[in-house]
Amino acid sequence: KHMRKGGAEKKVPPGPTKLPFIGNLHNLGKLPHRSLQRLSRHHGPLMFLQLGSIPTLVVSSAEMAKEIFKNHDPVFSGRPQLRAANRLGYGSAVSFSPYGEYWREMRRIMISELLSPRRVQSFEAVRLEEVKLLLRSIALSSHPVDLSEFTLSLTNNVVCRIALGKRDRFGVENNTLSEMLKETQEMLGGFFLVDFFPRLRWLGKFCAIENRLERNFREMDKFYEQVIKEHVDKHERDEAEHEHEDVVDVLLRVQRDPNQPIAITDDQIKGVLVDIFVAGTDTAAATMIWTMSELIRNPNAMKRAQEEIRQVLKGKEMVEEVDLPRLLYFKSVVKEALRLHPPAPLLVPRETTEACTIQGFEIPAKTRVLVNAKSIAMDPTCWENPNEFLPERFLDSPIDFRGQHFEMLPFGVGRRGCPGMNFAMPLVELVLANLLYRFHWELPLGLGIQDLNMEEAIGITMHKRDHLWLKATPFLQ
Ligand code: HEM
Repeated sequence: KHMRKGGAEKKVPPGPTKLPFIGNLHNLGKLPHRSLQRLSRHHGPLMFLQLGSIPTLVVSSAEMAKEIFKNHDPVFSGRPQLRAANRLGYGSAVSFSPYGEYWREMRRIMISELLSPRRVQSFEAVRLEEVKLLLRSIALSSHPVDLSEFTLSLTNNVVCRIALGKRDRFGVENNTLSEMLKETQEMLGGFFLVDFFPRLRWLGKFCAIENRLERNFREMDKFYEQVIKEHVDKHERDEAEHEHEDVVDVLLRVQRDPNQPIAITDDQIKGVLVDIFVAGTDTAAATMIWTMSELIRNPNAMKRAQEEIRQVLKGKEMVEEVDLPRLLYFKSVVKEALRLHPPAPLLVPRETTEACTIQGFEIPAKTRVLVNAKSIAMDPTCWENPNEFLPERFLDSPIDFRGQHFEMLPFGVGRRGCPGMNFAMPLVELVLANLLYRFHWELPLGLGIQDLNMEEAIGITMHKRDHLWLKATPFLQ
């Protein structure tokens, strides 16, 4: 546990015993955020592991997260270059880029051009239309509905329309975009030897998963090529309207603009599309499903949220975004679901850009850093009854999910924190508020609350493992 640096001996943080060669890889288990949460109870909120040959720091308390991100944010703002992320993101996705000039410029363009309040607002009609379609399909089904499927297809359609200008009814070689994206998500959560044993790069080439990765890359690339070509053609025919630009229109406009500090390539445009699809669809859908599941398990919270919405809406046909700020209890419900079920429980891996000392421990340069958002939000020193779903706790608390309060970090923190929060939340809240306003929800006949399985699925986004099937009965307005 001792490292030599500049002559002085400094300790790395404590951690479990390593095995030869694999280090602590065997400690990760099926759901790494769970295994790491258990381990950190023994070894503390600053824990050091070796995953394969990669030194890895795990941060598991609000206090440690604060110490690190208040005082050393730039040092902890690197991202490791992982195999699937690098390939599928063209080495150009903002989320996976190393800390540096390219990341800074692209993130700035993304925030000012794609995720600005004005732009988000301009897509309200798209969100509303898709929610209406969802409400209609639910109303038409007399059987229980697969809400997991419905919400995922809704977020896919919204993101598709905003990014590409059309709904998800297309793809390549008979695969729809959502099918291809499902494979992308699996690849990003998959195990690639080279990510843990960089020296065995040559061996990785023989792994079956490499073929799957290449296949998914080629399909997605064909798709992006097609999309870019359609947009270029549209521009040349002069049919692009500035008012209704989609993400690809905007990026092509920035690409043509000689005053931009960096010249954007087509691959970089594709990288940003990967960012938006990967970061923006599953996470939002997972938040909706965890919230509905918790409400089914907590009938009092369900009743209170529905009563509030009905009282505020006073018989309006549906909830619109202007109504959301008045739904205080409802907003606390969503916050509480994000606390207990952060859709990216280990955020997106970070990497230290240089060596640094935290609370007397030496953290070497190029250490991989996992921030356990799930442990942090269940830290008993910050939260009373941390395992219980209690939306009331937020009613008179300033704690929010925006990255300013270290007690919960579902969108991450600091300069690498999620830039899509204000894009995601209006959609998540609009969908949920309308589901609650328009329908009475219950488990399919014969099932009780104890039958609702809350287990988590494996993957980079923490979905509920079993789909949520619910019976919806329309309320008469
Ligand atoms: C409920 C929905 C969402 C959740 C819970 C979520 C969560 C996160 C988290 C935890 C991170 C890592 C932050 C860190 O390392 O500190 C992240 C990064 C990111 N998210 Fe989101 N996100 C959501 C929606 C979106 C949407 C809709 C977009 C874009 C349209 C988006 C774009 C990004 C990007 C580009 C990054 C990488 C930022 C960087 O590395 O500089 N996210 N998100």
